[in-house]
Amino acid sequence: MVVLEGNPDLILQRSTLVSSEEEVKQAVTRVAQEITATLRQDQPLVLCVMGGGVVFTGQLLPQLVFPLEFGYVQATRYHNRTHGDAQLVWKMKPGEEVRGRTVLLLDDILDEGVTLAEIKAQCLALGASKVVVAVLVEKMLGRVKPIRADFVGLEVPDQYVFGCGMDAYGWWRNLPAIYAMQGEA
Ligand SMILES: O=P(O)(O)OC[C@H]1O[C@H](OP(=O)(O)OP(=O)(O)O)[C@H](O)[C@@H]1O
Ligand SMILES: Nc1nc2[nH]cnc2c(=O)[nH]1
Repeated sequence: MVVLEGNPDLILQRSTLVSSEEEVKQAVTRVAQEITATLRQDQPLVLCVMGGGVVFTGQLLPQLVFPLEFGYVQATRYHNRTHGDAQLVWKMKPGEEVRGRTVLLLDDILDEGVTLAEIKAQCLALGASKVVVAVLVEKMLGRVKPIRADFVGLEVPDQYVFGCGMDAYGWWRNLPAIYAMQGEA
């Protein structure tokens, strides 16, 4: 078996394109328009879910044409691997600043939904008045998830995807398009 983990060039060679840079750009612009139409009066607190959410957030924020405040949370359960642990590990929890606010969570991917469900629950437990979720991609699993996204850029197949903030064994978050790793679901 070929070990891809420490070999970013081989990872890319053995992957297939899922969404081009142009498709990603168009999806982000559409999501920005949808969010603007929905939240323009809310003065939301926008929280990027680091680290995967960083590219989506960077592309989206300048296209949101209403007043907002910005911060971030950080939690991981995949640890640069292709399957997640049951338990989420927090690196930066939401704080008191969410109380009474409309919170907009921005993340790269809604897969099984464990991560965003827990972050949303934390925000609500801290007194957020509303929590709205936007993701660059949602993975089509064909089963019920513990959370639904309010805004979705693109749907991706049930394969391990990377690029646009999403990693492949820690590599390639910087790619402007989205790829699927061969042989990894
Ligand atoms: O819907 P789920 O199955 O819970 O998976 C989605 C989460 O997985 C990734 O985070 P990861 O744990 O890889 O941390 P990262 O943001 O540092 O990449 C991604 O950024 C999402 O937050
Ligand atoms: N990079 C990446 N992170 C994920 N987190 C949950 N699913 C995925 C995935 O398919 N790719």
